[in-house]
Amino acid sequence: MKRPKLKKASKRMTCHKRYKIQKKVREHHRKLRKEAKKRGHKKPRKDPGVPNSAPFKEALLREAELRKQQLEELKQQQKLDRQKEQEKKRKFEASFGAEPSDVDPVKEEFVQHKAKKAKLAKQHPKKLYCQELKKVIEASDVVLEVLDARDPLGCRCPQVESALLQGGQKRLVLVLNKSDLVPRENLENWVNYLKKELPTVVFRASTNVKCKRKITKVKERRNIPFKTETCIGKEGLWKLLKDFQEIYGKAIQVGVIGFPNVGKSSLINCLKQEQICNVGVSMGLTRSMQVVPLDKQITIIDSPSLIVSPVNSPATLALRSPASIEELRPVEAASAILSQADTRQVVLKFTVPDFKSPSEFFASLAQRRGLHQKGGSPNVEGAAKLLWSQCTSGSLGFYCHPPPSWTLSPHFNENIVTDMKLGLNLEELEKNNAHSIQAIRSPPLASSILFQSSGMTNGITEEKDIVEELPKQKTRKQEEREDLEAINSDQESVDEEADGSGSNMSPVKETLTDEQSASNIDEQSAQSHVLDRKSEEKEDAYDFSTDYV
Ligand SMILES: Nc1nc2c(ncn2[C@@H]2O[C@H](COP(=O)(O)OP(=O)(O)OP(=O)(O)O)[C@@H](O)[C@H]2O)c(=O)[nH]1
Repeated sequence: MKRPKLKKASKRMTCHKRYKIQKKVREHHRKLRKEAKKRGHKKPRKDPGVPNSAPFKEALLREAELRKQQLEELKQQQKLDRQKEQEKKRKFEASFGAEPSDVDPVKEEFVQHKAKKAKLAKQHPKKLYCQELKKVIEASDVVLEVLDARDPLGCRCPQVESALLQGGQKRLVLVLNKSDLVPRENLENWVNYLKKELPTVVFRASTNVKCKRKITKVKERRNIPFKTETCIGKEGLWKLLKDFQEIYGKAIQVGVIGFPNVGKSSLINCLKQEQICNVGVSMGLTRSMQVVPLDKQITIIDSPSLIVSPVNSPATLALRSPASIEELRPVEAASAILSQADTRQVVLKFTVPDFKSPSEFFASLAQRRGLHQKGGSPNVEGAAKLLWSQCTSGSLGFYCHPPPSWTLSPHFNENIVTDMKLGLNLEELEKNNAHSIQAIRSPPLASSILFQSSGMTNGITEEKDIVEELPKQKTRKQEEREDLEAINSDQESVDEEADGSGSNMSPVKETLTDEQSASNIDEQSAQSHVLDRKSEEKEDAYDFSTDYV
């Protein structure tokens, strides 16, 4: 029996929806026009035609028609040639598995390597980080381990330090960054504690870049003026690197390692006095090694952050793992951090009423910062995210006390300690540190939050120890954003290649969130998080990108 044909779905819709579509289309066209204008494309002038009174009008029109035809043919021919060439290339590759003579093998290899890396980064990001970190350690003569002065011990990774010690003649230096976020006395105590084991430099990276727009191109980034006055400790670190260069008697490679957001890229930018590396409040911004020559003798290498082992405490995971906010969820991550902080000082700092539970605190914080949900209820999740981002970026000052008595780390011994300091002018280093501590505008002890450190953080150095989480189901919006970023990064690498200015390892960055007023950005991110969620909830059935081609 013949099945009756299904009736086609009607295309009728409400006027509201139709007008909405029309409005979106108009907006889209306006956007396209605006972008084209920005790129310098002008609207082609309309041909006024030949006036009737012109002599030989017929002949002129015929000539114009002929020219148009010729142009059309030429275009067609060019298109055919291109297609033929592509076909030839494809056939050649398919039959011999080798590059045809007109393909540059070096370029081909570079493209293949990039594609492989991009695939690995997508499927197993942590494995890629691990590989890159290993490469940095192998390539370096001196390694700078950047520590967040708010919890210096929590930023040391015994596994990575041990791996480094096995690498032979490598030197390790501790850089106490973000020293402007801790009280002066506390900073002095930490320097005295850490310097017993390893050479320690007090540092404060400049955080003065104020640019609200995302910058993905290295060239553009470099054009941002760099102010050096807020960077403290640079001279001391330079002197130390010069000492190392004299000790080695050759050009040296300096690797910069550390947990996410400790300020590795900021430190390199300060030394180079240029926005050469991506800096931002989001964790895990640096995804692959980036080689930056400082001068003829010293080359510095930025690395992706160290990977935190899941065996650490929830507070450590929340502070040091970029995935913590997704795995632990904002409220849990922020609660874990809050549980380690002094409640009284937290209340004073955020000027909120006393609280009995983290959720009570987040509710008060949301009220205070104007983070509200639909209907006016406080946005607890937004407030938790705000606290988390302030703790992980460089806007909230807190401090930890060093252990009461000094003990040598288990993975060190007296010989290693002596070797690490051999040939260095430690007196000068101490003088420079004292000078830096005086120059830094530290917050007063009374208004700082005391934090309970969980001690050294366990990291992962071997790929086999990494357990990758299954990738989450992505929304179409996310996929579109990723595609756009991929296109941008490709464009960036092409630009760099064309310039010849790119380093031998290209920086792969997810996004570039430029330095903004820290508290502002935190609030903005929390707000935008709320708005995102709201808009997702509100979104009705209509999706512009599906209907409009
Ligand atoms: N207050 C203050 N903030 C800093 C300092 N150094 C860096 N920051 C901030 O810390 C955040 C992270 O800095 P990055 O340089 O991107 O840190 P990173 O270690 O390279 O981060 P990843 O790329 O995630 O590994 C940024 O918001 C910086 O502005 C500092 O000395 N003081």
